Amino acid sequence: MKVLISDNLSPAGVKILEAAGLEVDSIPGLKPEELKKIIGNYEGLVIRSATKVTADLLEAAHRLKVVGRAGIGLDNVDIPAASQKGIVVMNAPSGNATTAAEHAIAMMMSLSRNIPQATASMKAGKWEKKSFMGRELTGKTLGVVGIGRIGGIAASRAQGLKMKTIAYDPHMPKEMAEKIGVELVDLLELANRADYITVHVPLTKETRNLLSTDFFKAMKKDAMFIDCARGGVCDEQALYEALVDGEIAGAALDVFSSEPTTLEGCPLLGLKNFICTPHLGASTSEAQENVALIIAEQVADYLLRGSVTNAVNVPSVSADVLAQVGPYITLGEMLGSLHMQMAKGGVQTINIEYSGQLADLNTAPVTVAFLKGLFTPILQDAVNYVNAPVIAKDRGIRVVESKSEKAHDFNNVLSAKVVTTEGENILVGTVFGKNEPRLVRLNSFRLEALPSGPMLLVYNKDVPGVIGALGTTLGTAGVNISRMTVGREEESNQNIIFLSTDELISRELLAKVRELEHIDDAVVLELNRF
Ligand SMILES: NC(=O)c1ccc[n+]([C@@H]2O[C@H](COP(=O)([O-])OP(=O)(O)OC[C@H]3O[C@@H](n4cnc5c(N)ncnc54)[C@H](O)[C@@H]3O)[C@@H](O)[C@H]2O)c1
Ligand SMILES: O=C(O)CC[C@@H](O)C(=O)O
Repeated sequence: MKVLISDNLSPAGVKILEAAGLEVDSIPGLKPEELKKIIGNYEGLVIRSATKVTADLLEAAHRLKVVGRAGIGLDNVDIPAASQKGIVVMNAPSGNATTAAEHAIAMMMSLSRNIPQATASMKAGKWEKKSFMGRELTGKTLGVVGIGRIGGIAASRAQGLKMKTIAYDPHMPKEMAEKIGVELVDLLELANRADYITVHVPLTKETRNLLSTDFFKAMKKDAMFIDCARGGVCDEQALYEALVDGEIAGAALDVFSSEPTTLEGCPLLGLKNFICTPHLGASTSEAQENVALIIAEQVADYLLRGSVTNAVNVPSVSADVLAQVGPYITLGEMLGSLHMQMAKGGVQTINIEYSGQLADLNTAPVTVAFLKGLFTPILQDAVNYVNAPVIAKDRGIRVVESKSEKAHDFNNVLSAKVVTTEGENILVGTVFGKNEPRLVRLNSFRLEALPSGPMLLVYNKDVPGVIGALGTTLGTAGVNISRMTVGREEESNQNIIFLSTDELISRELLAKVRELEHIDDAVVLELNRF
């Protein structure tokens, strides 16, 4: 079998693939049309971030069985298109965490002591001792936005430098943060208190432009901002204005909303108090060797033995089990994702009950799929069908499964009660026919909905005119509604409405919907398409 490596991969990975008996071609830097011409010859494709695995490329990939990403980010892979063609997509989410955290610390030190600016000045023949007065890190406060794997390592390194550490991460339980010596605070408090702020969240619909004008205005005037996570999390225009207006003292970015970028595309590059690197967060020989080894072993294992590790689109179960519980895996993932997008607070306990015919099946993969669905909206590519239970455990989440033969109104029922720091949420689903997942109960609302694609969930009073007002508001903004399901709670005169929309509703439009009469709340959802 043949594997194509189309980006720069550490030679350690090539050796593993060859030693496993695979034929390897390493051709980094191919143009999309060149890649399309040859992709049909390969069973495996190993990439980093440069190769774009589009639906168009996959059309020509007749023999392709697996795409392996050496690293975390899968923004360059069309995962639904790969799933449709039965191509497994896998990544290596933990291999470069230490290196990425060290990069954030390097940025913090460089900013503090003006190292890039002083280097440039000396190379230009100057000796400007007075211009580059720095400041110590000892005793200062580092604010970490997103205290996951990389944020946690960055915090521990900062503690080693005698800094205080605080963090904002609404999905991380307080006790977990306290265990690593980090105080959890809200975003505005973090902005108010921190002398340095480092960002380690993935790009999601919640984190896009999370750090914008209000945040920078709330920062101390002598504070510095560092983002080595994902382009788009920080609003670059707002950061530019904050640096020019003196709202903050300095900033460092490793990641940009459009990459590669230049001064023309990103005016930040022209500012003296701004330093940057071209997405080098994972670029150490150690991290590249780590991710290359991990992905090479995973790809070889799958091609030669059929075993799946760290796959984001295929559960790690045998074909027999998959044939039996496949539709429930889809249902479980859908319910998990729905919970995380609609409920507030850190998850503490999950009780999953399987009833009816479902109780006789091997439901362990369905629970894993629920957890993967739960974490994907907040962790994106860092969660997969293998590590989802480990992430739950690491976050102190109790997962309890139970089975019961009686399923009342349906042949099979998956019922999940999720307890969070702010309340609880009950989601009940079933599968109609062979493969038609449905949400049939959401807390006290009974309904029959297919949560799929971009959606709007509305909580409203059950009075005339609400649906008309909603339709007009969305229609005026050019948003088409393709499907609508209403759930009713008669005693309280409350409704919920699930609207499927052709595109994801913007924050501005969501705000307008929330202001409509008789609407109590509204939430934008983004689910896998079924
Ligand atoms: N610059 C680079 O080269 C480079 C290298 C590796 C990773 N990364 C990126 O770094 C980011 C973090 O990676 P990781 O491995 O630490 O991920 P992780 O999944 O371990 O941690 C992410 C954390 O962000 C938190 N989070 C999610 N939504 C949030 C929100 N709205 N507000 C606050 N916190 C939120 C999660 O709860 C989680 O704790 C990812 O985007 C990853 O792709 C960049
Ligand atoms: O340089 C790379 O491979 C990107 C690193 C990082 O952003 C990742 O997604 O793992």
